[in-house]
Amino acid sequence: MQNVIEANGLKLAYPQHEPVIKNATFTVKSSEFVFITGASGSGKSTLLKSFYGVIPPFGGSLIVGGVDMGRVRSSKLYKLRRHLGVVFQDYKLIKEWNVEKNVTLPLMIAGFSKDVSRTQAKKLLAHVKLSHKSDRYPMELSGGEQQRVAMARALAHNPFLILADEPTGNLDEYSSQVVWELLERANQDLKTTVVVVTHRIPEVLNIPYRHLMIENGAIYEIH
Ligand SMILES: Nc1ncnc2c1ncn2[C@@H]1O[C@H](COP(=O)(O)OP(=O)(O)OP(=O)(O)O)[C@@H](O)[C@H]1O
Repeated sequence: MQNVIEANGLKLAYPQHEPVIKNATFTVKSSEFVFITGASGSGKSTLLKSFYGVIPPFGGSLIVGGVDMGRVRSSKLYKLRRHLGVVFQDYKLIKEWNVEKNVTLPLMIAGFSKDVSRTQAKKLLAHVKLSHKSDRYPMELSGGEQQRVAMARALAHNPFLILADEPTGNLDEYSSQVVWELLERANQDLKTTVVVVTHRIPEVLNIPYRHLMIENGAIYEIH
């Protein structure tokens, strides 16, 4: 199985601060579903951000989808990001755009034609059961509905890797379950690699997964 993420002695730090991740060595293989847990402030979000190139390695090496994140040029990083799906706790929808545009535009940016993008966006909005709200703006939706739009946006271009930062942190039980089911289905049906950082692994998960934990700047395999 191919490695989707390869970290070797990875160190991550914010300028003028002690490293948050001091020495992380691990791999994530294609089609795996991986949870990364750790205490508040342990570096979960920092580590996830390094996977999509917001925080470059301060030491060691990090390779994501074959791209060396320590040496990557912005054009190549931009290209890599077009093949990732990223989900945040606070949804990060564009509030000036309606639901359909929030899902369609990233597809167009990823290089799909307008027609293909609109068809795919409609299909994904039906998949997350929000076709009837495609004209609404994010502020007119509940938190759970906004996260389902964010999931449609993250899944629509069939990314090889989904990165989720506490994706159900703000959601009730029903919406959380929908989000976990969507991530499970992407992983099981499409063989998409999924990496989720969270305080707590959900009890509702029905698939095998790996559990990594950050402690004192290092990363440990729990199972
Ligand atoms: N922009 C920044 N500049 C300096 N330090 C930062 C910055 N962002 C985060 N940190 C620090 O890095 C450490 C790790 O933060 P991070 O957000 O990765 O932790 P986390 O495990 O995701 O926490 P939580 O579970 O509370 O969200 C914390 O000590 C935090 O204060």
